[in-house]
Amino acid sequence: MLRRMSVLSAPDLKRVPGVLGRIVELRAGDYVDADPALGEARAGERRFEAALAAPELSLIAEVKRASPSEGAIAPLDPADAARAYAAGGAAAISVLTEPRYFDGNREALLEVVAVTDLPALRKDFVVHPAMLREAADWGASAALLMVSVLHEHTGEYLGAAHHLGLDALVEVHDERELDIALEAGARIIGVNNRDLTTLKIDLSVSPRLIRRAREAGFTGVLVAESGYRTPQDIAAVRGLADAVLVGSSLAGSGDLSRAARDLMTP
Ligand SMILES: O=P(O)(O)OC[C@@H](O)[C@@H](O)c1c[nH]c2ccccc12
Repeated sequence: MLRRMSVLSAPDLKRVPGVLGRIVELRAGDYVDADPALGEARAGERRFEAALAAPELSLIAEVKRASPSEGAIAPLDPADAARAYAAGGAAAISVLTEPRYFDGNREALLEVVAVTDLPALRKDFVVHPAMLREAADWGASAALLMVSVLHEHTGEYLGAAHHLGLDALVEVHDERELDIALEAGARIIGVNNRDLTTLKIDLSVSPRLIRRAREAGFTGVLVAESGYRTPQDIAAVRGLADAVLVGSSLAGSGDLSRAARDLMTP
């Protein structure tokens, strides 16, 4: 089925505050002339979802060279980083493709997909359907969808991701966003401990929202995201989350494989 999609309008994007708003505005500018047609439906393998469904806590390790909160983190080679994360026991690899604040790009994702069999997540600020089509074309198994950016359009973007055979990590940071993700029919929900408008980390956010999602009857995959530096930090979501998403503390460690293993060892 050939499907076209609506593009987020300027008023939608204006509702995003702080640094996040600035990034989203720049990303929308990059894709303003892109074709919103999704094209033919593709069969999804749900590899990302399956990789996180193991009974033990899974690690999604992130290729992250820079961020707005930390500036330059490490000049990682994406292929080397992905190989090291795989050797360190990661279940999936997250790759930043946002160029200005995260020093990411398309090549980083392509290289990761080329060197490892682990499913890859395109980590970017999705504001246009063409970004999802790219994610699928570049070999990603999943894309990030942020409720703080997509608001009531979350369900439509989720449908577009599934149409393209992609899994979607639907990211939330508070109760209201969680309710939107649940309502939209998300199968994988990520709880970000970082408030992207202030960039502050609060590790109590994930346990709180993960419990709430389970109480609401959510049976899908739950991911705790951001700010995890020690095995003690991880202990707070063991038995609650299905996976943790970790970037900076691994990327800046110097020995990515060992850091991944050490972090996940109780
Ligand atoms: O580097 P950290 O604190 O381990 O966080 C990783 C990941 O959760 C973070 O990069 C992230 C979570 N949600 C995002 C949305 C956009 C960009 C980045 C992110």
